Amino acid sequence: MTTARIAGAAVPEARNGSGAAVAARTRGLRKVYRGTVAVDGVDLEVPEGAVVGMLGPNGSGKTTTIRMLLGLVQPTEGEIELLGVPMPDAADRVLPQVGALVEGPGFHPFLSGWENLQRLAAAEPLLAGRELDGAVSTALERVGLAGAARRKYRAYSLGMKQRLGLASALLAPRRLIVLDEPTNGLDPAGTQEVRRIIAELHAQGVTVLVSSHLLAEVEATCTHVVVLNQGVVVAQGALDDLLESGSPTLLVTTPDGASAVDVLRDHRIPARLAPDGVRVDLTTTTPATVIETLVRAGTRVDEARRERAGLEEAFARLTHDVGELVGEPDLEDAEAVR
Ligand SMILES: Nc1ncnc2c1ncn2[C@@H]1O[C@H](COP(=O)(O)OP(=O)(O)OP(=O)(O)O)[C@@H](O)[C@H]1O
Repeated sequence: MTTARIAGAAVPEARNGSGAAVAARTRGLRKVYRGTVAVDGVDLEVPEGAVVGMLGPNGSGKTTTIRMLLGLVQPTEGEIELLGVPMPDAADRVLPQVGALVEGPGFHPFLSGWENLQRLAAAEPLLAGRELDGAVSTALERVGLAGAARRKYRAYSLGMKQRLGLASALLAPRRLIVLDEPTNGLDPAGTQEVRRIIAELHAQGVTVLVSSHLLAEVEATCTHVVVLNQGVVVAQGALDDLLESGSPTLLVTTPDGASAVDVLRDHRIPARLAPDGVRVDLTTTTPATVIETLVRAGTRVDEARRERAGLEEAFARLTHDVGELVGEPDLEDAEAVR
């Protein structure tokens, strides 16, 4: 184990089996609430420097997993390691380097946004007294709340409350930022800002774990994904690998889509008419065969473009029927969940 020194604090640097540094890891994490299994044997790995999107349908265990990682919920079983340190041991040493936005951050309704952040900043072990005002101003500016800093928290809209929560996560220098549904309640401009903040954090080398319902957001901002379904991890790894695991298609642009589909089906090539052309499943054929088949049959082909499956398709495939799963396949095994 090596030691990394960040923001003046010495913390160990964890590594996974392949030698890559890991910011957060769980083993066999399980949470049962009075008979409801919320999280069931989760082995999570958040690579250092990655932006990891945690996806899953409602009730799949995202919030419970995040809360357990942060020490806000006691696991029923399992182990957690944060920034190389087993939790809850040394939580005092590690948690100051972890910024979090979770539901109900507990702001005081009768204090202003500025005053609320001041109180939180004063409790940050990594901030010296003379740094507090600067840290509060910077955090408020970063989330676009500088203009409303003196207004009472209770007068904030849902989106402004969400922004203040994000500002509190950004108050001090962090190695890991954990955001549970950060775009909840935000308008499109706010969503864009969250995307920009995540990109900034990533550029600074900060690891980000973010849960979201917005697949397009995850596709645009994340380097890695974890997909949960019914408390179980059904896929995790690099976003590109997940997208590659879907069935590739060829989009053929032709003036006569209906007859192109007939020709391909006659040759046992799965194809369907789409608004932008004919979509051909390449699982059992190649682009060259598709084009040759169409041209030989006299069908004009204006353009043929290979497409990879989008995150929406991958998500639907992975969360479709977890009942068929045996164990927790990683991305290489993603076909097993089809
Ligand atoms: N405090 C609690 N007491 C009892 N059951 C709970 C509690 N918190 C969560 N659960 C249950 O655990 C399961 C997982 O919930 P969790 O909130 O972790 O899912 P989620 O993926 O974050 O959902 P969502 O996307 O809707 O926020 C659900 O069945 C939920 O009802």
